[in-house]
Amino acid sequence: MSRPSLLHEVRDKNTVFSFMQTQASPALNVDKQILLYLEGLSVSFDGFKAINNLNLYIGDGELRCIIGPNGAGKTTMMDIITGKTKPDSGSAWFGQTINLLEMDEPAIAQAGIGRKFQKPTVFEFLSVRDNLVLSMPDERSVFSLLKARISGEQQDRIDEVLSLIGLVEQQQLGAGSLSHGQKQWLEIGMLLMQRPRLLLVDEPVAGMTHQEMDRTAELLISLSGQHSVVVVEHDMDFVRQLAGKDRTVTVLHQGSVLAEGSMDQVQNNRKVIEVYLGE
Ligand SMILES: Nc1ncnc2c1ncn2[C@@H]1O[C@H](COP(=O)(O)OP(=O)(O)OP(=O)(O)O)[C@@H](O)[C@H]1O
Repeated sequence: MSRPSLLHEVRDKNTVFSFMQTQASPALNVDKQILLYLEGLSVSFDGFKAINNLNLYIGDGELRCIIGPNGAGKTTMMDIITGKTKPDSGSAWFGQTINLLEMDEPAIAQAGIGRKFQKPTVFEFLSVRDNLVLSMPDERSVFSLLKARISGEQQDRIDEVLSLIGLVEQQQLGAGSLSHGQKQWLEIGMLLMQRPRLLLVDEPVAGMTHQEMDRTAELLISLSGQHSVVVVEHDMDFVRQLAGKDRTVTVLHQGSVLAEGSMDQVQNNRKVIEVYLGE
């Protein structure tokens, strides 16, 4: 940057310095119907290959289940997609134009990748609705956001998300009073407020009742189409429910894809039975 323009920036108190602005990523391009490309990814921790030449493609609007034994690299893979961990080699693209490996975590979230961790982290002392208000894409502070007027369009989006996550009747309740399953749905709702194109969901049904599991499967299936959803899960009944007959299930083992196919195909795959299902 030339000196006069930097000086101009310094003089103007409202300026956000150009070197502090986040770089806008290019527009998402899914002309080839693929939303996520992971190719030849490897990462080692102290010489141990947690991810080893991993290739994975997620279709636009697809719901994909990822299974695999403990230590297979599922969390590390999510960490790479979201920018928490940088791989030693390989590439990770969001659509055809967005290179995830050149971006930091906030930029990746802003580009449209939302991640739901296993443990729900809702604001327990706020109402369900206010949790969604706070999750609107907005740079204002927590309290100014709660006091601010919310546009009709934003209200509509909150109502739409409340209905998707099945918490319309609970919207004025404190989030702390929700059941474990309801908290998980609220957190998914909080992610949806950002309108992510890709949702990464880590073990969503751990600790849920059967009824809550069924409802969660319905919710995640209803989100696919508009969003791509990648679910990492150990509970095979739940994976079977999500995958149905036609969706693809990916089995990770020692940092690479061991098998990929319908639930029936992977369940009957000899290598999968040996390393995972036969445990
Ligand atoms: N930051 C790290 N430093 C050192 N080793 C790590 C780190 N992160 C992961 N690992 C190791 O990499 C391997 C893959 O771990 P990862 O958590 O990705 O597996 P996972 O498939 O998610 O397992 P689980 O189903 O138990 O959650 C494990 O052996 C783990 O101990």
